[in-house]
Amino acid sequence: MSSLVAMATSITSGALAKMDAHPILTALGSAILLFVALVIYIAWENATIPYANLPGPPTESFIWGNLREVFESMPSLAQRRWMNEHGDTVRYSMLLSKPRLCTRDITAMSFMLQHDSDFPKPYFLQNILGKTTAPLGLLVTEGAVHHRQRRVLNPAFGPASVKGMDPIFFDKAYELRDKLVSILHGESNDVPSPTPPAPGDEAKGGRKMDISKYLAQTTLDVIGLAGFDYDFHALAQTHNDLAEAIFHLFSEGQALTKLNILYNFFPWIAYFYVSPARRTILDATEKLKQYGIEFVRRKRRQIQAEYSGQVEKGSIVGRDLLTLLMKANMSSDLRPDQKLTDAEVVAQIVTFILAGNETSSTALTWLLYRLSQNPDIQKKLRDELLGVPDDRPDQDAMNALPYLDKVVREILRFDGPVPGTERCAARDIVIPLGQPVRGRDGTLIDAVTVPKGTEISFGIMEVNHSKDIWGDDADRFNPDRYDRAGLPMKSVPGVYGNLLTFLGGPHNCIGYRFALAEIKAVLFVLVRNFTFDILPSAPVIEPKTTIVMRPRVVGEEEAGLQMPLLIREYIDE
Ligand code: HEM
Repeated sequence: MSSLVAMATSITSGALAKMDAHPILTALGSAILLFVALVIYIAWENATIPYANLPGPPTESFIWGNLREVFESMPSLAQRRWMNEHGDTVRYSMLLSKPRLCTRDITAMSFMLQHDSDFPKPYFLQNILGKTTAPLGLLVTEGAVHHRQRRVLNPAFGPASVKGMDPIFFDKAYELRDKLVSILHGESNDVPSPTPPAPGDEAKGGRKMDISKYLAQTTLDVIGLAGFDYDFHALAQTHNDLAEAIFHLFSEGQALTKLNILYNFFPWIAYFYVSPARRTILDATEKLKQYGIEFVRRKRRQIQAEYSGQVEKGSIVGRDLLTLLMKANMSSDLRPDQKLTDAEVVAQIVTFILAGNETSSTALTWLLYRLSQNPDIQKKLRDELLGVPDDRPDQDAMNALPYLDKVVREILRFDGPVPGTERCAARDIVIPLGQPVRGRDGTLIDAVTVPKGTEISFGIMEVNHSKDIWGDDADRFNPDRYDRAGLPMKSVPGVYGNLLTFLGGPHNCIGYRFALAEIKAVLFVLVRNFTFDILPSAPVIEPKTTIVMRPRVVGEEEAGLQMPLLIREYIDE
């Protein structure tokens, strides 16, 4: 077919040339012909793909497919609408009407996660993640390289190593507490929110604060210390270059704009035009890379000094992720071809800073918002946490707190920071469906044949909000749902708590234990020391998808991503 189209185009352009047409007319004629040929080719491709019969919305526009609805909806809501209407696995159109599958079918997802070499990330996602983190980072690599990297990295994220990070989680959580207290007491010149409070917003000693900013500073400091034994001092400073670079990288840099989509489909555009948003990404990642190179140099010197006996064992080398990774990498158990190169180690540093900072702070941000909306849940949680005699309980003690566990689990279900991900068929393959769907011709489809190159969206948020799994109140924030017998009603192929939040399979989130411990420690300190309320002016908060799902205020889009809350010190009466 493609050769037929090419032949038709060349014959007609030849005819135009023979007619001795004006060069501009010739060019215009060729462009129109090319466009027509493209439309015919795409229509033919769409009609003949083996999953053409899958249900889904009609394509709205040849150029933008169904992307307008995706743009205009809140994260994953368009996909949710289509799946509610047509079934758990649907087909819709992307740029130039390119068909894409979208599924929340857990049998299909489980199959793809387990056969990860047949379903790598698609090129455009690798390109975004590679630009945002690093091409050699764990988030981007696949197959044997990914397997080798994961083998060296896994122990650093094991339970024992994460338990050793408690002091860091608590030190930073208390530093955050002190910073918020100093703002409340008027002892800080930090500007606590990007827009001023409305009249009546700061009642009874409370202040309007964009809590997402402070949580992002906290988690950046945590990953610096826990990851590389380096304090970024983001909390200590009113202005921090790195924190701001990362913040912009995730806001403007990754926003779902038409230009960003074009960049991802046609990366060569970057050779002709680098948009300000793209410049933000490149500058921020370069800055992170420079940090990474310096961390590796410093750590190597420390480890060599310790190994050569120049310093006492354990006196300067910490138990941070980088130390554990570099020591594992130096182990004589590994053959040279099993080790990570220096460039790969630097790539993991950049990856951890980005993957491990934004996600946890976003989960905490939504959590404080939901607690503000649900004062009874906040009070119940505070009562449980105030009942703990210790100011710094260890992870075993924290995990034994049932309500804390349910609240954290529920936020990771309800507002999971990563709403979805993407995979791509590496070969022609049949994906089984647990939940058959009715095809466009009325027949029942219980397996989908996809050709090599088919892109598939994973509805992480959709699975976490599925009524079939979580019951009829799946769209309500309700930590007590976990008391119900028989929940979840279906088992989910996720690595944690029957949720897809951290994904499953060989590419599951390596940092999920780290994230859980960090979230719990920060929450423990904040809820014992402050109350969180919705502002009396009741700004409307909406989720905005970048790579993670961050909040912004409707009508204050110019102010960027933010979560303004009314914060007061908690005084036990
Ligand atoms: C609430 C917090 C977090 C959430 C919701 C989250 C979610 C995820 C998800 C969904 C993936 C799979 C992406 C894909 O394959 O498409 C992932 C992978 C990953 N995460 Fe997390 N993450 C969190 C925290 C962290 C932390 C704290 C770290 C590191 C300190 C981290 C490091 C990574 C890395 C390196 C990968 C790539 C793993 C691989 O492909 O082998 N994440 N995360």
